[in-house]
Parts: sequence; C-alpha cells; structure tokens
Amino acid sequence: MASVAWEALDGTGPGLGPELAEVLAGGAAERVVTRALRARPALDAQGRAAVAEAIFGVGLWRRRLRAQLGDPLAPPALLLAALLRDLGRREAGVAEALAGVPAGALPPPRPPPAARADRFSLPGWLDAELEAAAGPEADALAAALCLPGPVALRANRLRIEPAALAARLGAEGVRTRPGALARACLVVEGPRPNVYGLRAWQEGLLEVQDEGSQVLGDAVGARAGEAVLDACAGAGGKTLLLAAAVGPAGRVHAVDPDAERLVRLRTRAIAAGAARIVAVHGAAAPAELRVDRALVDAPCSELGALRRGPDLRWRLDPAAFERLPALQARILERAAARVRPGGRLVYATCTFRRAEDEDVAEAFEAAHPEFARVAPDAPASTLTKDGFLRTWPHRDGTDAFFAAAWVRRG
Ligand SMILES: C[S@@+](CC[C@H](N)C(=O)[O-])C[C@H]1O[C@@H](n2cnc3c(N)ncnc32)[C@H](O)[C@@H]1O
Repeated sequence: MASVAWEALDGTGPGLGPELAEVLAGGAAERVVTRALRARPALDAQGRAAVAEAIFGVGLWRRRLRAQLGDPLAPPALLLAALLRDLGRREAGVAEALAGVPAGALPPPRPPPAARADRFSLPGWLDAELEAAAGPEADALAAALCLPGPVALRANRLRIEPAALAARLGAEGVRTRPGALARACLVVEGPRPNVYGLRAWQEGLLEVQDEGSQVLGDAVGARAGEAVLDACAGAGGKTLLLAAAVGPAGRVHAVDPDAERLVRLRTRAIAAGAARIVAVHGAAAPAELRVDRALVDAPCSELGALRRGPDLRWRLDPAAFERLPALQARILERAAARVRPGGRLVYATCTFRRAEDEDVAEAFEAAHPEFARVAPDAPASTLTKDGFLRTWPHRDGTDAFFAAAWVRRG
C-alpha cells in the first residue's frame, strides 16, 4: 500500500465517494473499478492504478480502517483518507486532501489493531474459519489472504517444455523462475506483465494458472494415452493440463452443467492445440463412459482463493456453504461410478473448510470400501499425515487447495 503512487489521486480522489460506497454496499470491486476508469478517460497510467488501488483498498480493508478510525459508521471518503494515512503512510494532511475530506477530519492515528479480525480485515465468520483450519498459523494465513499472490504460468507441454518457455518469455522481457511444486509451472518475477499481450500467449504456449491449481492437476497422475474424466471442468483450467498429460493418444472427457464455461473451454482447447484430445460432453458424461482416472474439482466455498479478489470475503454468505457437502458428495459419487477397476479417483476443492474436504472424503470412503485411499501424486511437502494433499498461501505461495485420491480395487 505504501508503494502506490497515491499522489496521482490528486483531483480524482474527492470524486470517488459514489464508487467507494457501491463497493462497501456489496458491489463487485472489479466491475466498479472498470466503470470508474471508463468514466475518467483522461487519467494516465499512474492515475488509473491509484483509482483502482483506492477502490480495492477500501473494499478490502474496510474493517481495519473502521477500527483505526474508531468509527464503525465512517463515510467512504474518510475510509479512503484513513487508507492513505494508515496503510499508505502519507501525512494526515496529504491523505485528507487526496481523499477530499476537510483538513483535521482524521482523528489522531492509533496503533494497528490487536484482534486478528480487525488487523487483517476479516468478517467474523471468516476469522473463525481461519482459526479452525490453521490454528497457530491462522495469522500467517490471514496475512497471505490480504496479498494478491504471484502471477503463475503453466507451460502448455503439448507445445513447449517449461525451460524453453522460460527462455521465450525472457526474450519478451518477462523474467520467471520454475515453480517449486508443479511440473510445468513458471512463476513471474518482477512487475506483473500484460500476459495476454505476449507473443508466447498468443501462440498458445502458456496459460495463467495458480501453482496450487496446477498441483491439483498433476495430482491426478494422468499418463500418456489414458482416458480421464474431468467431472467439474468449468472453463477448463485443469482440463487443459490433463490434456497435455495424456497427449494426442489420450482423451479428457469434460463435463460441467455451466454451458457458458464449456464454450470457453472449447475455445481455449483450440488455442492450446488440445481440441482433438478434449471431448466436451455438457452436463453429464455418456452412460457407458469408463475412465482410467476421474477428477472431481468440486464447487466449493472457494475460501482458498480469497487472494484473487480483495472484496470477495465481504460478498460471501457463509449460510450458502451449508448445502455444499451434500452437493460435493453427489458429484463425487457420480464420478466414482465411471472409474474402471484399478483406476484412480481424485476429489479436490479450493477451500480449507474441513466440512467440504476431509469430511466429504471420509464419508465417501466409508460408503465405498471398493475405493482405497492413496497419496495424491504430489510433492511430499504438500501431503498431510493422513495422506491428503493441502497447499497453503502462507506456506506455498499458492491458493489453498485440498485433494484426496483413491484407487478402485479389483
Ligand atoms: C471449482 S469449479 C471448476 C474449475 C475448473 N475445474 C478449472 O480448473 O478451471 C467447480 C465447477 O463445478 C461446476 N458444478 C456445479 N455444480 C455441478 C454439478 N452438480 N456437477 C458437476 N459440476 C458442477 C461449476 O459449474 C464449476 O464450473
């Protein structure tokens, strides 16, 4: 926050009240930022960045700013002034002028709040989830969820190996290092590039994909020539990784009830040179389909991906999580029926809620003795003592993911 060029808000900050109010009332910050920038076409790059940071920053840090101000009803412009002073480290007078509040409107600064929910600006229910999931590491997890995380890329191994891609990207001015956990991962070092403007992206050599998501795809352990079911394929993040793993002699069967996502998957598969490998089935796989491996990348509360949107935590309704375990169990059950004897089943989520992770996995195996738990195909550092997979933002620099794997006996 301190490194943002806040001075570029000069003249713009005082007009941001309606946009800040919209985000605070539950509007999606990404959309509000897009509209705010469209309404101010004369802004230069620094001005645009400062407006975006102001809206995202107030959206994310609202609870902390209210605590710092000692005022739960502080108006949006005062929250912006507090953001600039307390997190942006500007003088009070400068912060007030940039935010468009009267001089002296900010109360004297207070030390950072002691309570985790205030310090890391967490809704109370999320604070409790972090405590339950991470215990003594909850503070570190909370801190990591407040940062955007690195840009991770996946080399499309149908076309290029990671080392050769790193060289190509280097020639385009993008420095990367190999990911620590996933086979085809490169992590961008230095400033965030415009990935979609890169020649390498236009040639279908890479995808943007969190390293944890790549670890999940790798965990399926798909081999050349195999048939794999991607039972919750969505727009195909993992489908394309699996397509590269099975190669031209294999097949990935993509299923998802969201037709719009499947359209995007199809487009991406064409761009990646995987169109002949991926069979897109719609909401259900053909009744006779049997596969070597099945992945259930289940719909979930997505708490592990909260770094991706600064306002997400304030827009979630925890009451909506109640229905998830039953839905997850149903999808897992359906996918399990497609796995041939000796084949492998992987259940995955991007959340750290036990009710959607271990509890679903353990209930499944209790009902299905024909499935034996095995360690997911993943680096040892990501495996728990119970043989599940977990990645963590604060430990691994990835989103938080969970996976369980089984082999069908017989
Ligand atoms: C975590 S997302 C999948 C992300 C995707 N695998 C990827 O890597 O990009 C979960 C997906 O489950 C799908 N879904 C929701 N209900 C479902 C159901 N009953 N059966 C199968 N998939 C479902 C959603 O449409 C969503 O695309």
